[in-house]
Amino acid sequence: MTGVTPTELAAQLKTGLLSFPVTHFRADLSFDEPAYREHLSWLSQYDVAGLFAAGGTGEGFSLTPEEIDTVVRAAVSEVAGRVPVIAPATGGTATAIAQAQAAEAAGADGLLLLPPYLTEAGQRGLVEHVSAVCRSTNLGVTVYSRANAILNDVSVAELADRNDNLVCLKDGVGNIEMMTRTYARVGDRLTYIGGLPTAETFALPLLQLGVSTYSSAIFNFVPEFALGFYADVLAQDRDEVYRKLNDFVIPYLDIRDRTKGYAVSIVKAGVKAIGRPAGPVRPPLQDLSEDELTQLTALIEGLK
Ligand SMILES: O=C([O-])C(=O)C[C@H](O)[C@@H](O)C(=O)[O-]
Repeated sequence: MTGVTPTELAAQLKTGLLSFPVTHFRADLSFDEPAYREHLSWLSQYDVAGLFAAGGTGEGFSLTPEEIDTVVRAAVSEVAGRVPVIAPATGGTATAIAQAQAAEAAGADGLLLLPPYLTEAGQRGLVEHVSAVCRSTNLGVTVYSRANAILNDVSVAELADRNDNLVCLKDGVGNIEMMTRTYARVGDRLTYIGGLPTAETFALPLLQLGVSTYSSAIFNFVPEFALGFYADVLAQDRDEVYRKLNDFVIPYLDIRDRTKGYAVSIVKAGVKAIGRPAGPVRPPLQDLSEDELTQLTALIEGLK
């Protein structure tokens, strides 16, 4: 989408489900751009509000800055303006700023600021880090509160005051008190995105806390189910949501929770299960075992 303003981006992202595509690798773990583009082309028949390239599910943490640039450019070209493309930025402040500037040059419509690497940090330092990245770009920024970069309500409010282009908070924590405090303090100044692993699990309760959309990793391989689930959440159809949680999401979590990092690996297994393989995950992640893949395939078959 050419020339979308941060405010327009925030308004657009809350109109639907958010796609976080996997990143395709060949057997030698190099980026497989034709397969990635084919996946985006297949997903484009489904209605989503935005596409986050090389996010967590897209193994952005395992890509070099040059690879991220290639993935983002491929997404911008393949999506061709149908929905906004959001590019990732991570690492230390200087690295994240370089990625923000590369994202803008690549034609991305927004930025997903992921937690910096390794070190823990206090609220003051996090506010300065996020503000420095926001200042470095004209793009609308979504800050991902998770892991070593969890923002409290006071910090979110300060960030929103200081940075006009900070337009979305993606929550990867699921702390009810903190979300309540944040929405009470900041209200609709920001768009709130649910970003916990397998975000469907939390979608209905988070809706009450102001979180009107979420990033769906399972959209990669069961797009119709993911969109139907989202519609049930918006309609607050509790019976349907719990039926689908019991039939698919909770058994899926049982496989996902067997090994750390499977929240991403299981998505690559899912696309393999439906005959649209995206290749292996890169270390430090590991792929599901054959047995786990068989169980996942049976679960997906059960949706037909
Ligand atoms: O950056 C990412 O890919 C995430 O962590 C979001 C995921 O899509 C998560 O919400 C999920 O697993 O549904």
